[in-house]
Amino acid sequence: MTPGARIAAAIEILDHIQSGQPAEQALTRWARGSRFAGSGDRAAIRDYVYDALRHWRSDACRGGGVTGRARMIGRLRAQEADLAALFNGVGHAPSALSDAENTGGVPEAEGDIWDMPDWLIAVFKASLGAQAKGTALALTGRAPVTVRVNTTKADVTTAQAQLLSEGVETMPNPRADTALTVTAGPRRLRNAASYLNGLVELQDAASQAAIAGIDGAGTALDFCAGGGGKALALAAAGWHVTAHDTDPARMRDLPARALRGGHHIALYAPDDIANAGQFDLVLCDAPCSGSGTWRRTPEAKWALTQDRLDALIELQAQVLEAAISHVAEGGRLVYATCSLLQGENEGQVDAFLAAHSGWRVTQVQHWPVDTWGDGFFAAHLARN
Ligand SMILES: C[S@@+](CC[C@H](N)C(=O)[O-])C[C@H]1O[C@@H](n2cnc3c(N)ncnc32)[C@H](O)[C@@H]1O
Repeated sequence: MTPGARIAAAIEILDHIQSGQPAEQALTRWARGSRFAGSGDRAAIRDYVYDALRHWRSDACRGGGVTGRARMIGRLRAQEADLAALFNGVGHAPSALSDAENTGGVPEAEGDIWDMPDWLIAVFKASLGAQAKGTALALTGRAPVTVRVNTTKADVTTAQAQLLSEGVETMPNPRADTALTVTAGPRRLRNAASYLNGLVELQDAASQAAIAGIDGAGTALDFCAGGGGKALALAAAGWHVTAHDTDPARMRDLPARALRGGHHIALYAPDDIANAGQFDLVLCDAPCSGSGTWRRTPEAKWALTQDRLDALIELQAQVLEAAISHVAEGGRLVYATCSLLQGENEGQVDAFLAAHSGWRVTQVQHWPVDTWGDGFFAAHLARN
């Protein structure tokens, strides 16, 4: 596809998203109906669409409207691309810009500049103080691709060399000893032997750091295991891991991932968890706004409402309440979220402590949204 044809495709997909279709569905439908597009075309179009979702408000200002065409004009204007060369009507390229489109606008309102729903700005300011604006702007960038080296299989240097031999270039990530940031060839990763044989797993560096911050070893219950990223990291760190999720379907990939990694992880369904007993460590990687990961899931930023946030905070409290009965005498409860919001993090911990007099906080850590990783929060709680 020509550069202009790729832009025309992104415009079409953004129009579907604007009319309410989820981004992944819009991308998949477009790809199914466009067999002529190669993998490079699809990747470039996906990048345009996700960059536009991250800049949903500011691009609309720069492009002078909310259509896919206006958003792409705004996107390319932000990138200082040669609009006249791309919008020329030749072949499948979009038609030339009108006079009004040639003028465009600039983001002026705070929500337009921050690329954030208006209601959320106050929540961000209350949660992040002087870091609020910088964090909002950081969330408009692309997230790094990071792998966790399974050090039960090989050390980090060996893994890095093997990845390189398979066309995946990496550099050490200072956030965690096991983390490598992919600097070239990320699309080769899924078919690389080092990934298929469990030497590396895709996992953000902050998640790795949160697991590395849990010292010791023993029995662990990953109470909100989902796809099992944290469960696998705990197992690789020497914990004997049991995984549970209220939605067992979310754990469907976990047995295959554990097999690849050479770990044994027991799975518990919700109706069975009462029989699981107690553990030295219970990890609650709770359902949350995901605000620390909005570079990867920008639609979630626009979909969050105050009501949904309140409901999540209520759910987190319920999850903690259900999890504590599984903490053994002298054991630890680690509450974690990939959120940046105070109400989901310290606010939740404070509410827990107010309701449970026998507990204390032994450790609290925040990880920022930056070039090394996503935003993340972890609090360690112990019985008095
Ligand atoms: C942040 S995700 C977990 C991600 C996972 N730990 C990982 O590292 O890949 C939160 C998970 O909590 C689960 N969940 C929601 N409500 C729950 C509850 N009441 N009890 C246990 N798990 C719950 C969700 O199904 C979801 O899979």
